[in-house]
Amino acid sequence: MVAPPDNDVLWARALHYQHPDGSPALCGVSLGVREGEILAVTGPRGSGKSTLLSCLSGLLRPRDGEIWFNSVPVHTMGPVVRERLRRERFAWIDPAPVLVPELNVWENAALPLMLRGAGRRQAKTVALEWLERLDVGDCARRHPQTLRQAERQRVCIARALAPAPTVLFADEPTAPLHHADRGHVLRTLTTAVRSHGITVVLATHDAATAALADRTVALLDGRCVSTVHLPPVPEAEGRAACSLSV
Ligand SMILES: Nc1ncnc2c1ncn2[C@@H]1O[C@H](COP(=O)(O)OP(=O)(O)OP(=O)(O)O)[C@@H](O)[C@H]1O
Repeated sequence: MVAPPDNDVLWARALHYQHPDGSPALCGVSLGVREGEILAVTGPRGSGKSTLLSCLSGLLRPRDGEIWFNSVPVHTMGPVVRERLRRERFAWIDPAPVLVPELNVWENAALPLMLRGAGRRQAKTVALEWLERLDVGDCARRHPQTLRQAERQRVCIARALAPAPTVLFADEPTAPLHHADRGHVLRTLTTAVRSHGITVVLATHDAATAALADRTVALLDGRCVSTVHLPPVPEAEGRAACSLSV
């Protein structure tokens, strides 16, 4: 095994993953994610973005290859240790909002904090702060089924940010939002992660979303294709990049 570079929070080498029905999803993907950066994983539908995030976060175990988190091998961990890693150090935003229907909004947002051992009062205070930032503070006592889809997604984003994870995996996080809402939610998300030093791996096929990232890795048919960086655009919050297949 080759040790990963010191400044990479996440480092993957030669990842191969095949779905149980035999569909190939990753065919030798290697990448590094530096501390505090927002890395966009782009590519057309079916290119392997979600599968890559699932492998990097320990949700799926690759058939071959290595994944290291802060110089600790994830690919050799058993399911219980990977589960603990995901709960304590990672957060995840899905393209569709999934909340616990029995809990109200602030309880949903506070849940990961309480699972990490925070007291109910402290977790509630932090959750309410994040709900306010995401403009759903006034929904705190309602139940998810009474919210609009876009509001539920904002709650999911607050829930992911509240525990200040080391790495946030965001799979098309603004997919259920109207175009007008997307810019605001993405700016809130990027401002929050930058101010808290949270590393983000963001799957998207939207060029405007990818432009908020520091760096872009493009996938095609489960393989990385080369990435060309553009010079920084002053008015953009991140640095744009475009990708060329070679
Ligand atoms: N549960 C599954 N079972 C079988 N094949 C799957 C499954 N999930 C994804 N695949 C296949 O694996 C490949 C990669 O899919 P993946 O969802 O990772 O791509 P993606 O780039 O995230 O696509 P999208 O943007 O549509 O989410 C595709 O060929 C897809 O059809």
